[in-house]
Amino acid sequence: MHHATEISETESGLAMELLTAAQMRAAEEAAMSAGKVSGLQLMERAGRGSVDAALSHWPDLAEGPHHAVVLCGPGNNGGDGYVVARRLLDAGWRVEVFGLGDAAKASPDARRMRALWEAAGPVQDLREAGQGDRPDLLVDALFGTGLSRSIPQEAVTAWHAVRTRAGVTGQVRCLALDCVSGLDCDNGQMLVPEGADALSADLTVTYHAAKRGHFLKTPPSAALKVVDIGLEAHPASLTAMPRPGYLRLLDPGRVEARRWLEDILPVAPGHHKYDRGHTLVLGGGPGKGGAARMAARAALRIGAGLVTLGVPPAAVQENAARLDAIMLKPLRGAEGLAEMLEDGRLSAIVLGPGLGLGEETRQIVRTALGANRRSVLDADALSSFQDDPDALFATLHDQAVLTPHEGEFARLFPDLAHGKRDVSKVEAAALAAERAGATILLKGPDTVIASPAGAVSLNAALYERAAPWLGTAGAGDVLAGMIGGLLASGRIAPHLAAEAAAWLHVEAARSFGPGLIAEDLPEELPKLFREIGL
Ligand SMILES: NC(=O)C1=CN([C@@H]2O[C@H](COP(=O)(O)OP(=O)(O)OC[C@H]3O[C@@H](n4cnc5c(N)ncnc54)[C@H](O)[C@@H]3O)[C@@H](O)[C@H]2O)[C@@H](O)CC1
Ligand SMILES: Nc1ncnc2c1ncn2[C@@H]1O[C@H](COP(=O)(O)OP(=O)(O)O)[C@@H](O)[C@H]1O
Ligand SMILES: [K+]
Repeated sequence: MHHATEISETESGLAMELLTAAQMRAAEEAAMSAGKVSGLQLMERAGRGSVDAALSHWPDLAEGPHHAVVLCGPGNNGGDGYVVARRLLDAGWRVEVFGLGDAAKASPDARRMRALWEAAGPVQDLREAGQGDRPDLLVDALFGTGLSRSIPQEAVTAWHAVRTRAGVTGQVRCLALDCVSGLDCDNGQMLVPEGADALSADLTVTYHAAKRGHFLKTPPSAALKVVDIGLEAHPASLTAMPRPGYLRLLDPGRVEARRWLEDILPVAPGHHKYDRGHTLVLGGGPGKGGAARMAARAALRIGAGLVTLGVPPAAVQENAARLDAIMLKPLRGAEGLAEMLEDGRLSAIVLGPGLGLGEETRQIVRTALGANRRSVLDADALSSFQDDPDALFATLHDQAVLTPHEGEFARLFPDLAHGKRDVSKVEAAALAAERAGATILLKGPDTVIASPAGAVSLNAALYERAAPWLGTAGAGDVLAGMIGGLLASGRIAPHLAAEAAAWLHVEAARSFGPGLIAEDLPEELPKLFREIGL
């Protein structure tokens, strides 16, 4: 049985891996060379699965025969398109097919699928695609994972011409096979001719596993479904580190999330507060304490047994007026921190939010890292090293997590920064983690977590998990606190703590909904935990 799976509904208890185009080809080739399946069978399953997924996504299209236009490219993606065309015709639809490129150069599988279609209907010239009345469904089978450069202008023109065909039937639903044509499946860039409007889709149906490009940058498709075509999967538990070389997508269903978090969260019968750990959050001077207070609150809510806020003596009074369960200590610079860290029960440190830029912060960071504590470095703790990132890297260790947004990342890793790199965000974070010798969590709707040993994960607030209201002042401070709260128990690797915190951060935002401000995030956690069944 091959059926469409809406990935947000995964309840298999397993983490999903996002593939590169090369990894997808390798999975296909492994199955074919083992004699388990032929390329033609895979293409038939892909086409059939696409039709089933589209009709379940748009139930009104399943109610009766409609009208489709299918645009087929020169490769195997086009081959999938011919299968879709044939199956819709079998279901009684009116189907027009337009082809791009030299049919004789197509793969044997794609040629065979084209021939099967041609037994029933013609393949028309792509330049004619604008003629005719408006279809209910436009199928983009122009280019898939084999795209190596910008798609041709004639493909762009034809797609837009079909979308804007005259007619009274209303909306044209756009279905992309495997990916929106032009999408670089490895890095999420849209490769279209200069000045051309990129293609888009209402639904993308992809095969076997989602590809990296589906989740990086702003997706050109509103929805994504993954169809099983019978290739071997590599299930892995979220409580183990991700496989090096693969990109783990954090998207467990509710059942799996409960099992995962039961192992990750530091709460168990018989534990007392010191088993859960003690997180120290460092705060700034008078009037600068909000960010650290929110981080401290988040650390406590996510499960640290104790949280202490350390602030300069001048800021004690105002913080005392704002704190209850969180303890407060005056802290005199790096020397004061060193004294405080003589207490071995302080098991994790969060530093950066509201801390201030400059030499004093650099000294505090060096002291914290030198004391070999699990540490989260955010905001000013990162930006203070912008003139000499190597000085920071020299003191970092594998128990540290850095949580830069794109701007802070650019200050520490200018050569890997957005816009200056032809590497993807995934590669940039992985290279940065290797250079820093610490875990890097690079923020955004597509948050990438990378660790020095090669583990890379993606927490995507995209598609059904979109939470644009999370981009609000202080949300990052809360995330740093959440990671620091999870690190305190010492039970899990920094990478796994960063994963769980990032996932919960987005789930808390989704649970709260629009109108969210940063203070709401920690307060939403108890409700979220209850909903997950913890
Ligand atoms: N890998 C797999 O396991 C499976 C792949 N299938 C389909 O096969 C697709 C990949 O097929 P292909 O590797 O043939 O690649 P595509 O069909 O994505 O396109 C590659 C073809 O277009 C040409 N081309 C690439 N960039 C171009 C450009 N900018 N302008 C003009 N021509 C260009 C290439 O020379 C090649 O002929 C997948 O996306 C998927 O739709 C499915 O049939 C099912 C299984
Ligand atoms: N459009 C978005 N969708 C989902 N999450 C977002 C979006 N924009 C920002 N975020 C998240 O919000 C947080 C913002 O953090 P940051 O940039 O450090 O802000 P601040 O310094 O104000 O706390 C990050 O966790 C980031 O991933
Ligand atoms: K496509």
